[in-house]
Amino acid sequence: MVDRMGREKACLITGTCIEGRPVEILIDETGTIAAIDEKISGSERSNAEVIIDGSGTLAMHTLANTHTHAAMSLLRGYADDMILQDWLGQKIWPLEACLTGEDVYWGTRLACIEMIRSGTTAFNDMYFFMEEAARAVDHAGIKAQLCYGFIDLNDHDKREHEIRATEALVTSIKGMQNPRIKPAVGPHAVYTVSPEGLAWLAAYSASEQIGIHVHLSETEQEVLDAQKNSGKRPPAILDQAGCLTDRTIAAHCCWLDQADCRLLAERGTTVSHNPASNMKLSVNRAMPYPWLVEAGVPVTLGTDGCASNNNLDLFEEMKIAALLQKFAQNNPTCLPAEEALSMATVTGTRALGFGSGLLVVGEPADIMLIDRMVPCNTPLHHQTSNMVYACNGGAVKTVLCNGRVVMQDGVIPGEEEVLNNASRAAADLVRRAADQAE
Ligand SMILES: C[C@H]1O[C@@H](n2cnc3c(N)ncnc32)[C@H](O)[C@@H]1O
Ligand SMILES: [Zn+2]
Repeated sequence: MVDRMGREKACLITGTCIEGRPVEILIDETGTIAAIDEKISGSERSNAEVIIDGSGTLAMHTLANTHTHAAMSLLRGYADDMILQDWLGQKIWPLEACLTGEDVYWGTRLACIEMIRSGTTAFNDMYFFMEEAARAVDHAGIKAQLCYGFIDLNDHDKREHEIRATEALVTSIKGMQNPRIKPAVGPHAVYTVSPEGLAWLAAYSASEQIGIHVHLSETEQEVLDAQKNSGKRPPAILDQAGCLTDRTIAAHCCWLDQADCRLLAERGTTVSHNPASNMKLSVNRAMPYPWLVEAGVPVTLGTDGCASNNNLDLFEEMKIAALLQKFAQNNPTCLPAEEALSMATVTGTRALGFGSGLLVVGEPADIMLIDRMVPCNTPLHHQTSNMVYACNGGAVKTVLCNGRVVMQDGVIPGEEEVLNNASRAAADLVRRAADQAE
């Protein structure tokens, strides 16, 4: 199947700026950056059928969100101010038991709009009815690695069901042949997936050569329970099953010790730091960023779902990550702005396999144009500082994904329809769950 959008047109961005240098950016019809120059030559610019006026903007590579549950946008504000186990067990899982594929479609469309508005064009998603999420990402025009959240609770029949659901999603996404959408497997966590389930997921992901997306060592309880039940810490449980690989992205990782960090480094596993969710759910320990860096683990950024954040703005997440780490380490030099920005661009984009995360010739044109003429960019002593500490996603004006414009001057086509349908789906979902509870 051809990408729904069909053939793209060559495109020229004029009047923008990269790191203080006035530039024009030429994008070819495959969506690749063909040239970046102060002035693109006449013969080259005549190829461009679409001209985007970037005057008054700063051009940057877009951001990558390496851990979320996109359709949980429908649960935004549904259950706040609770501890993780109660939040999941009493509020989130009962509501999710009433989810439909249509809910996931509109919830994921809503999440994509929120991500595009705040400069994110690639994300790593774990949820249910993921064929519908894939359709939503296809329609939104951005990129994602999608997995089914595998939860077998040590039950043989549940495991068989989860295996079939995982295989069905992978087959369906492969059948779409859309280079913007990749399948992965999604063991929810060591406390929800049996060793047999983990081993099956490891073997299947190796044979399909696809990613593994997992929650890891989020709470102290998770570590204590793992040690009590199996005598092992959560990373060792994943490793024994074969789930720690260089295709693995492990979210949270708050309660890792130094040996855990070295194990992740040896296996080439990437970590997704989710500081807003961790603080909101009070997991009571900041991810040990200095140990991970020292061990050589790639660290990226994720928002987690909208029920624990409660938005998908990675600009905010960069700031929260930098602030949390400084505070936790009692060291203002920890996680400087440049590192926060690289986590959200270079390291995150690479971990998802969508390019180098750099705005350079030969790379996919995943570009955001940020408003220069706004208070958060005035003055602009150090652009990276403004991006991480002063701006939020509201400063993003225009977004391109693979050279295709997905938002121009703050306008996303079809947004109103998505907001209306998502509002309706969220209200219906809560009503169904209330009926069920009676
Ligand atoms: C894929 C599954 O993960 C759940 N989920 C959402 N946020 C978290 C979190 N912070 N920790 C563990 N599980 C979570 C979703 O609610 C869904 O049940
Ligand atoms: Zn999560």
